[in-house]
Amino acid sequence: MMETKEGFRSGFITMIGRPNMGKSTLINALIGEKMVITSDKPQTTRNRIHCVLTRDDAQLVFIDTPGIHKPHDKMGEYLVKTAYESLNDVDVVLFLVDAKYPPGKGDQFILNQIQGIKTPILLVLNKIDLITPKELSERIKEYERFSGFPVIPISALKGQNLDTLVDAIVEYLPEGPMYYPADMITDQLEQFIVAEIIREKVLHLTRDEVPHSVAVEIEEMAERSNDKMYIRATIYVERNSQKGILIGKNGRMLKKIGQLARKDIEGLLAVSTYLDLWVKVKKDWREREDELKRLGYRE
Ligand SMILES: Nc1nc2c(ncn2[C@@H]2O[C@H](COP(=O)(O)OP(=O)(O)OP(=O)(O)O)[C@@H](O)[C@H]2O)c(=O)[nH]1
Repeated sequence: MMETKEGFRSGFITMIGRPNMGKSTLINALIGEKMVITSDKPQTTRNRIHCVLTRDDAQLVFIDTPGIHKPHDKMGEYLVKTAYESLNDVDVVLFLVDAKYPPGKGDQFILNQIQGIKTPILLVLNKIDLITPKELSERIKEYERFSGFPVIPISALKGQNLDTLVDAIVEYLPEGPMYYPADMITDQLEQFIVAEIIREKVLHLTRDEVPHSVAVEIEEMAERSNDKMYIRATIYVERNSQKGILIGKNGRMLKKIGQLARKDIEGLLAVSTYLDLWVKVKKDWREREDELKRLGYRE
């Protein structure tokens, strides 16, 4: 049952911005637990994840959208479409930009796309830890002039000024019920998070040859005797050469991926885990509608 308290505010918030602006880092910082996968390679975020932040006076439900960019393939088109569609259904939009740089073409592209949107938009100037106070005051003015939106400077990585950001968001939220239990931080299935952890390790450990062609599917996840979790997962790549890279010499790369992923998974599930990883080639899966659907990238 949803609870409603006098004066309580609640709503949905989504973030937009060029890839790598720090959306996932910000969500993690707000929620205080590692639930969204981050990496230094663009377009890590594929699925929409609700993360929930509950205070005494408000509940904020964050939807993590894929980065807005120019699509290169079917997968890309889907990502962009999802990103813009979500803006009409939320209460507040956060437009993330990088404080290191003045407004650029990419930001202008996004600004053009969101012209018709009625949802209140806050411009979040992220990564302020990388610039001086003097540069910061200059940036704030530049971005105010550029967008006309309220500008809120933060560092997602260092946790700077996050309270101010949350306060600003709450001001725009309507009165509403508690959508989720106060102790809940994500509505995603554990399986999905486990798959994302594995994918994150692949992204971290391999170089440019592999990242955009990787999908992870959890085939089986079950608690077996002696409090041990058994997880069997398949990593899909598009080419044989990529399979070779992922497996590595004498299986070393796959072993490394498994070791790192298992550590994080055990941290998440708090149970000792046996992780059984497989690599399979699925030619050009990103161009195939049926595969995108099956792997959860289409509704
Ligand atoms: N110095 C600094 N680095 C940051 C900050 N926020 C994020 N980063 C770094 O920027 C990179 C990208 O961060 P992500 O959170 O993965 O970015 P994202 O916007 O979710 O990326 P996509 O999934 O591509 O949309 C990572 O290397 C982060 O550590 C910040 O406040 N300061």
